[in-house]
Amino acid sequence: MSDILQRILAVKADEVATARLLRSESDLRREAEARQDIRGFARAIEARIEAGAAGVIAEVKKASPSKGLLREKFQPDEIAVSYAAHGAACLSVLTDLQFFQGSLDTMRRARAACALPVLRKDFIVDSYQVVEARAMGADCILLIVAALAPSQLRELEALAMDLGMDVLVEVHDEAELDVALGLRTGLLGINNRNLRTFEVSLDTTIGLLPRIPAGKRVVTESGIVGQDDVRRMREHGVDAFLVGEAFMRAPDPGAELARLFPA
Ligand SMILES: O=C(O)c1ccccc1NCC(=O)[C@H](O)[C@H](O)COP(=O)(O)O
Repeated sequence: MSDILQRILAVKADEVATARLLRSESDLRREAEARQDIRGFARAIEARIEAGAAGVIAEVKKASPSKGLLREKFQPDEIAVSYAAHGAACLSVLTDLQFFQGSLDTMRRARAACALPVLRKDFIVDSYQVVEARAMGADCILLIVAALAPSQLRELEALAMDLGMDVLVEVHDEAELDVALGLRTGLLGINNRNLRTFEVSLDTTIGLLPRIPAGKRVVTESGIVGQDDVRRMREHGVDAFLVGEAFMRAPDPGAELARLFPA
């Protein structure tokens, strides 16, 4: 496991312990189960692809460990509206505070401003965060294979699905892919960023493609910055993308989405 991931996961364990003192998981679960507003995340991606477009998960991310501050004027609601107007299938919202300057309120504001399904992008290590995600409106959660044991992955996936959410499982290499293929979710994220060196290579996605069975939707994550990257991925049959930095650095994030993914 990478150093940055270890540091983030240690913070997450502390955060969950503190959150449990403020509000019990059973209380949160009642709120999560009372919500009737789930938006189909995987379905929205498939709908865009069936229409001949790319399925773009557009990220709302103020800062990152690898790049620092990405966007000074950061208005999650305006960004969400712009993404929705320019053809995003879904949103991904960083809810981590310490490393990405995000929050659950950022997610709430982005979701309330549009009709797109939303991924809670965080480092999930505990059932508390899964229940919290749905209670705060998330339609999908991220599970990172490098962060969890296989039994935890199965338990957290089952909990998310019980609550009506989709699950994006994220891998970086063949060993992680083998674990991910044991899960039920059809959404398979391949992260092109090496968390040890922060180096990004689209060859990570391309190298794993021959090992992906039918029925899994590959989402290529990180390092998509130009039309050439999009073209290269689509030539390899990858139609779903998770993009953050390239959009966050643009004056109008949605207009940049439309430029990278012309209709
Ligand atoms: O973005 C980082 O620096 C980072 C560092 C450590 C763990 C995760 C990190 N990013 C999370 C992501 O997966 C990306 O935000 C997402 O794939 C979008 O990537 P990009 O288009 O390169 O911003």
